Amino acid sequence: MSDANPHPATALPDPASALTPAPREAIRVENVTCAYGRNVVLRDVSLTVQTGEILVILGGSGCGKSTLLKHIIGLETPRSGKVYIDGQNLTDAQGAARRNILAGFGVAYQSGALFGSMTVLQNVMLPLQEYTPLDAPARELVARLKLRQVDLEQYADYLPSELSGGMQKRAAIARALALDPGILFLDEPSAGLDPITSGELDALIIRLSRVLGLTFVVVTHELASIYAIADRAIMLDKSVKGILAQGKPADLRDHATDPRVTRFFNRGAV
Ligand SMILES: Nc1ncnc2c1ncn2[C@@H]1O[C@H](COP(=O)(O)OP(=O)(O)OP(=O)(O)O)[C@@H](O)[C@H]1O
Repeated sequence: MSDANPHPATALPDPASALTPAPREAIRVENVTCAYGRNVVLRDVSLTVQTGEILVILGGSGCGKSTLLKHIIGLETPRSGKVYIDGQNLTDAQGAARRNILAGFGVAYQSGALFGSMTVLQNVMLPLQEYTPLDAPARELVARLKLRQVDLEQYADYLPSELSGGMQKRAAIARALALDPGILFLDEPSAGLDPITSGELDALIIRLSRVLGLTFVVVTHELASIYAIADRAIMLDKSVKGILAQGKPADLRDHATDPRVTRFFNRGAV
């Protein structure tokens, strides 16, 4: 008698793969065209981001990095194409369904965009007030936890102007984390930071990704950050109005055939 498993489909799963959930698609951008009036900035762009991945979007000035980000997070509507967040169609969602999808991700903008008249703690409590039924003590508890995750618990009662640039970025990340999102979008997190502070921010991004399993989409052109944090990089280009190259930064540096790509990854010039 053969000892082959007669029901291969019901074979026990490999213990290792049973412990590690298969990656899912956190974001799907499907044939998205971005335009302002008659100015088409990006044409027919498609990409996916897996859960837990850190994706960096880079490219020269004016190539459409911020534009792509704004279209992915629903601040702008694609001229054509669709954006899916965690399998849900954000582009066509309305009302409560749209609100629900928006609550599934956090965004920290380049400037930090904290409210200057509110303390750091009050800033982090704001999304909880807007999106959850939690009462004030519960909101404060959650906000303090988020501040601890970015090592700012000692600074809860400070005003944003009393913090250094790097601390303001971390506070903005704490606020973006308030609703326990699965995805964080960061627009130029290292802008205006010195290399050491920028490195600390990279370490925080990596820690949040590994510890919380967060998915990150980061717009940056800081080469050191790209090498430090990116699982994958997507390079946009103005002349192709789309993606010029994508892959692991080291692979793009060593194996890209397009001189614009190798130039960027070797010297940081675009
Ligand atoms: N709100 C807007 N209205 C009209 N045109 C816009 C708007 N925002 C961006 N653009 C145009 O879209 C193009 C891409 O701009 P975008 O800011 O997305 O580029 P970027 O790659 O993020 O640039 P940078 O690195 O300089 O920030 C530019 O030509 C810009 O002038």
